[in-house]
Amino acid sequence: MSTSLKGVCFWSVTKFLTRVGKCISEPPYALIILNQPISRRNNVFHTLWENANLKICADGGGNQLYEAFEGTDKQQMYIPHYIRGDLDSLRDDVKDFYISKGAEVERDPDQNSTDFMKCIELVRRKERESSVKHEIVALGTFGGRVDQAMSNIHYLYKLKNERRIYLLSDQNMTILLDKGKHQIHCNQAIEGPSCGIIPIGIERAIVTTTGLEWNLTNSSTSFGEMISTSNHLTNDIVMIETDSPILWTVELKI
Ligand SMILES: Nc1ncnc2c1ncn2[C@@H]1O[C@H](COP(=O)(O)OP(=O)(O)OP(=O)(O)O)[C@@H](O)[C@H]1O
Ligand SMILES: Cc1ncc(C[n+]2csc(CCO)c2C)c(N)n1
Repeated sequence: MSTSLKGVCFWSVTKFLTRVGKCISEPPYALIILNQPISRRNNVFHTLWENANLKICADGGGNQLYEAFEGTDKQQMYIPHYIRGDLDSLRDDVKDFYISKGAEVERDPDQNSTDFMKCIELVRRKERESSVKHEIVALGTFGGRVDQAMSNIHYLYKLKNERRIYLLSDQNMTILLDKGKHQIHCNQAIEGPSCGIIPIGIERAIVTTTGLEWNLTNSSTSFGEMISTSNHLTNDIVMIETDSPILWTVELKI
């Protein structure tokens, strides 16, 4: 599943933000827009949108897309392939607008899964039809509600053996690094300086890093003991070795 060579997993969290045109050497990705405001400052939205193979709004994410470009020509440009969820948040006028422009709106009333998960299930379904495997970039993953933010992180763990999921928020990209060795290519023009290694969802991790201002060397990290936040990138290549899954989160200058 991972891009790996000799047991090292290679990552670039900003590859989505810097792509020019279709990049056939990279796996295709599905863009899932969650129910959080799409920043007007976020000038990478167009790049993310243009290069996504599949564009899906999670329920109220449809309202966010609509409102972000309301009153502009761009509203007509950004029509998702699907809006999916229990549809308790999607406005009727927004639903009608996107249906009239060709989007498919799917209601799934299940109250044991979030709208984000319902969208991931849709990606799985589309893959069964096309046999194309997607990475997932989720937009609007942190902000406002802590339960929702934790739920979004939970899916990184739930799907860690299935596919790569990148959680993008206004000022951060967050990924899950599974146990093992990771080489993270950082583009310091748009990434950093702040970053963090968060041992969430596990008892503790033993971590060794290079490329950071405060490197860890066989350091034990756990909540209540030590977690590495407000760390800084010092190199375009960050190496992280961990014996348990951890979150890597890095600030974006976008
Ligand atoms: N404040 C938030 N922070 C992070 N993610 C969010 C937030 N609000 C919504 N989301 C994400 O957007 C998706 C769609 O949001 P929406 O509000 O439509 O969801 P929902 O599942 O109906 O939520 P709920 O019923 O808990 O209010 C959610 O599944 C979640 O992944
Ligand atoms: C143990 C447990 N906790 C919370 C919910 C509620 N819930 C989880 S996802 C979801 C859908 C949101 O659109 C709702 C209502 C549940 N079902 N089971």
